[in-house]
This record gives sequence, C-alpha cells and structure tokens, in this order.
Amino acid sequence: MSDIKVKICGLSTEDTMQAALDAGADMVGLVFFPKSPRHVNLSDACKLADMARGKADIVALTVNMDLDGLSRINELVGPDYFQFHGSEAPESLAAAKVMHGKKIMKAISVSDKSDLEQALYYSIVADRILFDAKPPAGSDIPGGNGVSFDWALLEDLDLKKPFMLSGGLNMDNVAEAIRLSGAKEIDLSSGVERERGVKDPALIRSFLAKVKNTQAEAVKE
Ligand SMILES: O=C(O)c1ccccc1N[C@@H]1O[C@H](COP(=O)(O)O)[C@@H](O)[C@H]1O
Repeated sequence: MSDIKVKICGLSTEDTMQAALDAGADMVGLVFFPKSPRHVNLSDACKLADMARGKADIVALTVNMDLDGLSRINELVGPDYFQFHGSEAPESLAAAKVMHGKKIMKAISVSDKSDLEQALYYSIVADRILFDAKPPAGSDIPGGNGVSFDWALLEDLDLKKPFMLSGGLNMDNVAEAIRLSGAKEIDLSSGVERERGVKDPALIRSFLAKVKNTQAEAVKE
C-alpha cells in the first residue's frame, strides 16, 4: 500500500473530525443529504470545515442538489471539492464547476464492467472519479451502505483522471481491495463506524494507522 490517499467520509462531530485529521486523512467528507444518517447542517459543517481547512481537502458530498444549494455550501462552508453522488448529468457538473470554481468528484455506481463506461465521459469534466457499489435493494441512500463490488473490475482501467475506490472498505479488506483494484486513493464511511452513521474515533485512528504504517514499512524495505 504505497502512497495511498485516504478520504474519510461522513464526519459529523468534532471529535471524529479531529481523529481523522490527527491520524493523517488526506480528504474529509461532509454529507449534505438529509436522508443520510451522516447529514450535517450548514452551521455544523462550517465548524467542521474550519477545523480541516489547510490540513486536509474538504469534500462536500451532495446528491442531485440544485445550483442554489451548491452555492450556499460553497459560500458558507468553502469546500475544496464537490462530490456528486446522484444521477447528475455531466452538464450539471460542468455548470457547477464554472459557477463555483471548485474541483469536482463524480461517483459512479458499479456492479459490472459495463458500468465503467460512464466514467470515461464523466472524466472529461470531473477532476476525480469515485467508484462505489450500487446501493442494495431498499436502501434510501445511494452510497454509504457498507457494500462492496468486485474490485478486480478496475484492474485494467485506463482513465485519464485519478480515481478513488469506495464501497464497504474496512480494516480487514482494505489491503486486498487495493491489491485487486490497483487503486491509489480510497474512500470509506461505514468501515469506521460503531453503528450506522456513528463514527468511532478509535476505528478512524486504527484504520489510518494501518494504511499509513503499511506505506511507511514499504518505503523502508
Ligand atoms: O455516507 C453517506 O451517508 C452517503 C449518502 C449518500 C451518498 C453517498 C454517501 N456516502 C459515500 O459512499 C461511500 C461508500 O460508503 P461506505 O464506506 O460503503 O459506507 C462513502 O465513502 C461516501 O463517499
């Protein structure tokens, strides 16, 4: 696991944000989607973003949000990235990018190889692609469900933009997920929670220590 970039998503409290920053998270995600158990209101999001500014990239996760909603987040929270995790068209991403001048990450839901084609045309406008599993039947959120897809689908991927791997990653499977997918960037939420939507500072610390320590060992060898 050399030089792996880690995003911890769905941080909603000061103690879990602090744990992620202290342990070296490269990106921290704030969820703006009321159906999610990790949703943060604008006032809490501002405090959390202020803690992270200059220490990790701040990612505002939205699902099919209109331009007014994006503008409010942009002005008040000041994220480095917008993560689009719904069925937004490439044109909406392009409009948001021009209007807000922020980097764009587009989530693509994957269950088989044909789903990867979407990544090619979204990568024309997006700065990063995030591959996540499709939500299980009955889920009311399009991500953050703790489910994985077949990581080996990504192994021969020829994408001109960086990509992140997400979906059901945790301490036990992260090394195998990186090995099979070839991902250099990973994103997780459920895997560092003690119950659905409740992040655990100790789990965040141990997950990041595992990924970062393995990197340090690899450099020494
Ligand atoms: O985390 C959420 O609640 C969420 C809600 C709506 C869209 C996306 C969401 N999370 C994203 O999904 C990935 C995978 O989550 P998990 O690790 O499988 O729980 C997560 O990293 C977020 O980017």
